[in-house]
Amino acid sequence: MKIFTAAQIYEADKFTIDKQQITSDELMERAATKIFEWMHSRLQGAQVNIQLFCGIGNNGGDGIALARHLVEHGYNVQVHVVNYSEKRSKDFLLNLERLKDRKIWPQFINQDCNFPDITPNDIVVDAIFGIGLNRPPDSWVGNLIKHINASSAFVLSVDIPSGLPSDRMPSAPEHVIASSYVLSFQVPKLVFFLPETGIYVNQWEVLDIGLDTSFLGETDTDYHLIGRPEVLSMYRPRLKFSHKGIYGHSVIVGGSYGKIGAVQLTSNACLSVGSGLVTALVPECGYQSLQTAIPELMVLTDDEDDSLTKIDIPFDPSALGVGMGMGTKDETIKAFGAFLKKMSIPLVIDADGINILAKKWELMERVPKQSVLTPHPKELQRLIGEWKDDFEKLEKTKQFSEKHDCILVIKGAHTITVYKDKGYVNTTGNPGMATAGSGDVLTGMITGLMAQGYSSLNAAIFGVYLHGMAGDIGASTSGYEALKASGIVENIGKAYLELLRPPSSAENKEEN
Ligand SMILES: NC(=O)C1=CN([C@@H]2O[C@H](COP(=O)(O)OP(=O)(O)OC[C@H]3O[C@@H](n4cnc5c(N)ncnc54)[C@H](OP(=O)(O)O)[C@@H]3O)[C@@H](O)[C@H]2O)[C@@H](O)CC1
Ligand SMILES: Nc1ncnc2c1ncn2[C@@H]1O[C@H](COP(=O)(O)OP(=O)(O)O)[C@@H](O)[C@H]1O
Ligand SMILES: [K+]
Repeated sequence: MKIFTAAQIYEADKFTIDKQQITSDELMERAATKIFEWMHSRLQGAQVNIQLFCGIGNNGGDGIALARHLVEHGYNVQVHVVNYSEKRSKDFLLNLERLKDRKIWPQFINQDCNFPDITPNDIVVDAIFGIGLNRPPDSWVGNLIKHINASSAFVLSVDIPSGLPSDRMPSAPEHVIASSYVLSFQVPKLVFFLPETGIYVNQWEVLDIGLDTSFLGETDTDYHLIGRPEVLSMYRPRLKFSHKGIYGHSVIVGGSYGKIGAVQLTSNACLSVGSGLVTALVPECGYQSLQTAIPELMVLTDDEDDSLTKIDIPFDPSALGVGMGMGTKDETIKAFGAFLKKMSIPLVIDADGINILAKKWELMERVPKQSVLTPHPKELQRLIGEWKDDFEKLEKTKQFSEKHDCILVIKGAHTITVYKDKGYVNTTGNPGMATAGSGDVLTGMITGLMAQGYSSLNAAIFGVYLHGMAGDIGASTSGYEALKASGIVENIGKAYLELLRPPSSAENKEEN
């Protein structure tokens, strides 16, 4: 699914109005009706107290139109207009008149008013600001937002949490609605997925308001949300008359004394994702444990016992993952530099591989084009330097990718794979995966996919998705706390099955 900017959403709006020959008011009515249906199907007429806080623009207009539908269906509704500007939108005014025609009189909240009481049992509809927010709210509006947040009521945000800009950080975090649920029109917003701005969004859902599909299909976006349909189209089926040679020979390079487990996890994941053959290259101290733990694995060893000093591979691998548990000793750095000089196929570089590159910048020039780097935030910082916020982090990552023609996988709750000016936002995974070794598993999966012929970019996007899915399946039986990296590996097969399971008719409808 594409992630549009606010400017693109406004364009889609205009295009739809022209093409479908409807008025902007009709589009607002569609939006409000969709929210009403969402609420009505859940509340089924329950007599809860619903307090709607509506701004004076189109987001507020949505809220006012929603209030009319709720009243018409017998709900217990109080409407507050947050009067932050004299410049009311045409469709807001139209809907205000319609509400008054039904003898509903909203309460106007101005700078000097007392705020209404909100009990924890109320439902708050947040329609104060939408994607039109272009400056920090006045402090009294900010205080109203604080008042709503302090209420412990369930807060349903229309389109986006009020006070959260769609393309930058809020200037005062406490002046942003902490939503319980966001109903976003037609498309999700990038801010839902970034660590610094996603905290205002507990859960979200997209409501289809019938924006023109050809416009949505043809408009190019910088970010894509990666779900099942996107990943399924990348899947490379296993052929009946195939043999292990077709699925590639992966090599996993890493490990040091006390950190051989990292290589074990990576190699295991690489095998489980379907690499035809896997060989690990480790210091001598890793030989015994790897051979015992993974009978399917072939093992090459360095002459040195506890760290890598030479990276020689006596055959041409199809794919190569390097760096986990490798350490950054001088001899290892030297060996890594010499190895990079010989390599021409794209690599997957993780952990200490990245740390070495950050220490020895000149080595970056030797990294083969189309390699995949999988940094966690600290490693990313070593690569691209400090950033002031998540938006700058993404921009700097894009520049790095462009400059070095590599793919960067920014790991986190919503891992974002960046290639040049595009970002692919993952939707699977859970906090149980914040555990030692889960990144090593991801490296093995991406390497194993590249060995099977996936392009570097597809291997990264597909691997990140499948890794998160395996973690989700693991957590569904172990819970978050007990999930271990090896539990993610154990569920890679089930993740494939889940991906390839024919969707139910309800899912089919959602995905189309
Ligand atoms: N296709 C879709 O998705 C559809 C979208 N729809 C809905 O429209 C919403 C966008 O509506 P919107 O453009 O009227 O902007 P909104 O957010 O209501 O703000 C109102 C105005 O406030 C102003 N302003 C800004 N910041 C301010 C501040 N800090 N303090 C004070 N004032 C401030 C600024 O005007 P300015 O004063 O800058 O001229 C701004 O224009 C969208 O989120 C969705 O809910 C649906 O109706 C139909 C289909
Ligand atoms: N809160 C979270 N939600 C979803 N996935 C997470 C979360 N925290 C971590 N992960 C995933 O777990 C992995 C952690 O990688 P990393 O930090 O490199 O671990 P390690 O170095 O221990 O192997 C990444 O793929 C990341 O996306
Ligand atoms: K809102």
